[in-house]
Amino acid sequence: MSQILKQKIKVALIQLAGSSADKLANLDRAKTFVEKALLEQPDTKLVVLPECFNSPYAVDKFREYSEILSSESTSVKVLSELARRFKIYLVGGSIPELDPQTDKIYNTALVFDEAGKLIDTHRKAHLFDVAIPNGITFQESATLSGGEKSTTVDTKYGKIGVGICYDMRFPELAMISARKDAFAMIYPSAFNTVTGPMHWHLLARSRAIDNQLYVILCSPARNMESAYKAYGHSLVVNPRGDIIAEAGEGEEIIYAELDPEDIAAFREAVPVTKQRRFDIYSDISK
Ligand SMILES: O=C(O)CCC(=O)C(=O)O
Repeated sequence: MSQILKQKIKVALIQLAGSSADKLANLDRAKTFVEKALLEQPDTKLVVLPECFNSPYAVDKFREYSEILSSESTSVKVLSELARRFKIYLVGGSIPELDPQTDKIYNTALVFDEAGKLIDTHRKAHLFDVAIPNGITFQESATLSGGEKSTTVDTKYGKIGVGICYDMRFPELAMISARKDAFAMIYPSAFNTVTGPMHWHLLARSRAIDNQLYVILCSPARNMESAYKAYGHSLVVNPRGDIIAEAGEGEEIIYAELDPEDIAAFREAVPVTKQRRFDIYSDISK
């Protein structure tokens, strides 16, 4: 069996305290916590930050906090330096991105390699536009545009699929990455205290068992003073659908080991990856 994950690797998920209005302070906090993770568990190879970790998660703030991505942009510089310094792959959460060609704003995840190179970006494809009676109303599409691609990134350990938060509700992105042999789907996220209890664990476990790969959700810590109350509960689910690491609601770092044997063993035991009937699924790709 081909090994889609080439060796065991340790991941760290940084459940950072809710992003303040001070972008540089948020970046500094992210830096402190990445340093802490590598000090606590120096064999960590992959680090994940939450959605919109350096700006308020607010529709009317995305433009103000947005950056044009380049090697000189503030967040890229800080994240790239961290990845290079600790020789880690860093899924640097997401930040509001301004595309200077189109003047559109995106919610964009940044992926750095161990040399600090920005190797890929994922622009949130499905925008969080919901109106739940007596619950939560949010309309990202008021100021954001949706990305144009699914994202599967090559690393020296194998491939990872990347989505952002609401993207996890759409099984297609995970399925596309899984079919390209990704060993994990990684979603920087920020569910809330309404939809978190309803669906957070269920969605993570569903994407994991649909595709028999690891699913990694990294949330900000909950801040009841903030207008947007993040759910917390960052987690890692294994290919069998078991939660192997989970944070509480406060600021913390959680770690998990991803093991190629776990992927292989479960795929062998329940061989859905070999039993797909693509001959009868053509309808849904129309
Ligand atoms: O899908 C949900 O319930 C939450 C999604 C969300 O908070 C987001 O996309 O930022």
